[in-house]
Amino acid sequence: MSSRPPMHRARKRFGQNFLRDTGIISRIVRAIDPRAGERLVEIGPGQGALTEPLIEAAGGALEVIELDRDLIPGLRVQFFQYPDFVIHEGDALAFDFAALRGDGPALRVVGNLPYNISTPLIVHLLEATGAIADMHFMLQKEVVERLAAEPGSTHWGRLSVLAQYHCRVESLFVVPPEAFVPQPKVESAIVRLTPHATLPHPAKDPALLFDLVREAFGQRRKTLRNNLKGRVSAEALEALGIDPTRRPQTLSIEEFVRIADHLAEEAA
Ligand SMILES: C[S@@+](CC[C@H](N)C(=O)[O-])C[C@H]1O[C@@H](n2cnc3c(N)ncnc32)[C@H](O)[C@@H]1O
Repeated sequence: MSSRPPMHRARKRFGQNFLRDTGIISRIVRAIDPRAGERLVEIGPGQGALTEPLIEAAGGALEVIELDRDLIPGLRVQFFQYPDFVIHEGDALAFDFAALRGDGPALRVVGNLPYNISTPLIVHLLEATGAIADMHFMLQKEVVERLAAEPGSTHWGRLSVLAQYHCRVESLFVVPPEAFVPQPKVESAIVRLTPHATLPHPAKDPALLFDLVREAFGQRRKTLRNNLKGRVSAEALEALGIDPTRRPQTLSIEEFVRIADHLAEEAA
């Protein structure tokens, strides 16, 4: 058994809502299903609520990334008996996941993420999907809905396109505020993101695609023709088989890629 960490006052600026519900913790660990020999990385271990069952299931090997330096001594004490427990003290937003993988097996990344930085952190991780086998995160339920949305739904937007371009996204289950101390104001949910082995709709120029998607969703109430004015003409959209009077949230990833590939060909 590990020792208890010292008392710590939760810090809002680090998005600290610590998991306390042991039933929810077990459910998350079962969903992740860690195995010995895997390369498991936890973002934001905090006071070790997930760390402890994860490290046991993973056969003692776990790497964690924690920004709050006041939590580091507690983690060192709590997990001192595991020689393969590694603490990276720093900001996950600036962390080089591809370098961490190196030549080893792809990383399994998990975490009850700080909600104040969850979207930029996911975008950062999506840029490193080549190094990642899968990701399991606790997020605000609303962010999970955006990640897992389908075209045509109210939640379908830039984050959905970005995530689903790179990954299969599964919304697993909802977690109520009572599972945490302090309690967040909103419901949370667990999501699994599994990078595609082969991209279903590879774009000729992915940077151009994501620029185009950002512009297309500039104003959700406006039509594609209006949002993409100056970028692609209504005639070109029609020639690509896409009605320029459609709203951006009705377009599938394949349709966004069709427009982006047309622009890439024009620019070549
Ligand atoms: C929501 S708490 C989760 C803590 C713990 N895993 C749990 O479930 O109880 C988020 C954790 O991420 C840490 N954190 C916040 N910003 C971070 C960042 N940019 N990089 C790494 N860790 C961060 C916080 O200090 C905190 O430990």
